Amino acid sequence: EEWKERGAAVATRQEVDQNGRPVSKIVKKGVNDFHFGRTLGEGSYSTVLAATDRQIHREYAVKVLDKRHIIKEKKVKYVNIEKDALNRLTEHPGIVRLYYTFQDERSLYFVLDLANGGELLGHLKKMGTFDEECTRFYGAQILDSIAYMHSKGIIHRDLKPENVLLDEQMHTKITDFGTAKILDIKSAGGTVNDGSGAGDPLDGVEQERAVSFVGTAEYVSPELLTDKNACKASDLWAFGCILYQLLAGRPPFKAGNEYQTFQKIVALDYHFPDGFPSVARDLIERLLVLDPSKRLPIEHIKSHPFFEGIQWGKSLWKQKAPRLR
Ligand SMILES: Nc1ncnc2c1ncn2[C@@H]1O[C@H](COP(=O)(O)OP(=O)(O)OP(=O)(O)O)[C@@H](O)[C@H]1O
Ligand SMILES: O=C(O)[C@@H]1CCC(=O)N(CCc2ccc(Cl)cc2)[C@H]1c1ccccc1Cl
Repeated sequence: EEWKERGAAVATRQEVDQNGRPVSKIVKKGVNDFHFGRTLGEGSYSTVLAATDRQIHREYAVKVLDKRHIIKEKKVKYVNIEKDALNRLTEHPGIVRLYYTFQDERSLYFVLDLANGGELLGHLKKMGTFDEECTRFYGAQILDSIAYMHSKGIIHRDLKPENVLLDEQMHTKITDFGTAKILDIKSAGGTVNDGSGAGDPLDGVEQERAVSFVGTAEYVSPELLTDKNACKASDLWAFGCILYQLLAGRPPFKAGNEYQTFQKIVALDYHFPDGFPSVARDLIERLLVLDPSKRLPIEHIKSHPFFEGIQWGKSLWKQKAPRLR
């Protein structure tokens, strides 16, 4: 009930103009426009609540950030990066959409798509491992979303099953863009330029490099550990780790502590369990490559035999998710 006492605030509604550039339309949305419900989860600096828009009776996930805590923990720039990244990623079903942001004296509010199917990590833990059909479907949805992010000049930098949420239809919604890298306009380009330099020779080079952030140990790419630079291909390394983990039930690089995990990554010290499907193994071996420019580019991943039968594009997001087995 305490949410009620907060005043309404000016909110910006994120839309894109006729040239596809994100524009913030000023709409009067505030705390009092929503009825807050159950807590969906807690982050280090946030609480995520289910909330219903009183006018249109639509349910959202509202991420509430405590200003004092963010300032104390020096996380203000992450708040701005999350907002700016999400404002550029408004046209893809596989990415949690940001509808409004508003604030009151104590908190910041992000009104987001509600993904109430939980985290992919939770489903994987429950199943142990996914079969090939499920891995193919979820891998394809995640890859399609990565391709879109990269085409908008966004590197996620912390892709992992925990950050892949599921919606009502058990389709994926990637979240957690606070640690993303937003490349400048020139590198974003319209085509899917995955920065591996597979396109024109200068692709990998002209890319602006990200600095000084390391993701989650098990999914960190070797280039982030050796020369502190992330590029779009760093997300493809994490994608390879996720595919491995869906089929094997554990990530490829995992040791007793973070330092030992890092040692395994830079030494490419991992093995496939007996019986690991060979077509998937071939794809993963072309993603878990130390040199980012030698990782399979997105368009080649899409045409790899492992994804045979996948209809890329809109139909991938219209079809029924396979029952988890
Ligand atoms: N759009 C959403 N729909 C449903 N649940 C969500 C949504 N966004 C986040 N959650 C859940 O709320 C919890 C907190 O998410 P949040 O992104 O605020 O923090 P986090 O990124 O998980 O934690 P940290 O900030 O420490 O990285 C998570 O368990 C997540 O599963
Ligand atoms: O960038 C914006 O859209 C506005 C601009 C005006 C404004 O004051 N804010 C909040 C800035 C801010 C960021 C972090 C803290 Cl801890 C406090 C204030 C921004 C904001 C409002 C609501 C939610 C997020 C943000 Cl960054």
